[in-house]
Amino acid sequence: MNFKEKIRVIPDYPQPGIRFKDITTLLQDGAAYRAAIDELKEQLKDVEIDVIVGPEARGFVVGAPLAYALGVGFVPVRKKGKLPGETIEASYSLEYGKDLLAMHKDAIKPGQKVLIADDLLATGGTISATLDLVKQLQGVPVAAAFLIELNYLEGRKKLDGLNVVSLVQYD
Ligand SMILES: O=P(O)(O)OC[C@H]1O[C@H](OP(=O)(O)OP(=O)(O)O)[C@H](O)[C@@H]1O
Ligand SMILES: Nc1ncnc2[nH]cnc12
Repeated sequence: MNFKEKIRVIPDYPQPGIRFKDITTLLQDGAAYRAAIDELKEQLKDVEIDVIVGPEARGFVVGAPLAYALGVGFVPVRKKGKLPGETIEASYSLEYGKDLLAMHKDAIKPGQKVLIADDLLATGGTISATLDLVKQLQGVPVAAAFLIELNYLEGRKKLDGLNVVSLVQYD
């Protein structure tokens, strides 16, 4: 399946100069959505995974169905103030903003093998903060999976050699 043709690119959103990669056009196509999750599963078939961690909001749309397909748990990472239990936090900046991410303190057990999933890797700020949260709880990051990678922002370089899988790349 050609996933790139299912993704709509919107110029100058949310700020002038940003070419926004809109995955809603892929998600609304049931066959494409299923094929994308199946393809990530296939590309990760040799990776041992205990749990998937995904950042709000678009990370849920990739991480949760992948967790279901692999039969592993899903841990949500949320923007500060949204989780009801005791949390740990990490700060991050992204292509167009800055914020704090949080995860429940008891969400990962030390030594668990963690896959991080999100819709898109841009500067790598969100995933670096997510990795920081995983490491604070002594989880072991084994790979990161994305629908989209923006090569020109070099987010992969921030992930120090972590196994990165992405379905569609933009140069
Ligand atoms: O690699 P980065 O530079 O960190 O950028 C990528 C992140 O930015 C977007 O999320 P956003 O913070 O816009 O939130 P949303 O998922 O709630 O829309 C996207 O879903 C990734 O999580
Ligand atoms: N260019 C982009 N398109 C969609 N989501 C993004 N998140 C960060 N940069 C983005």
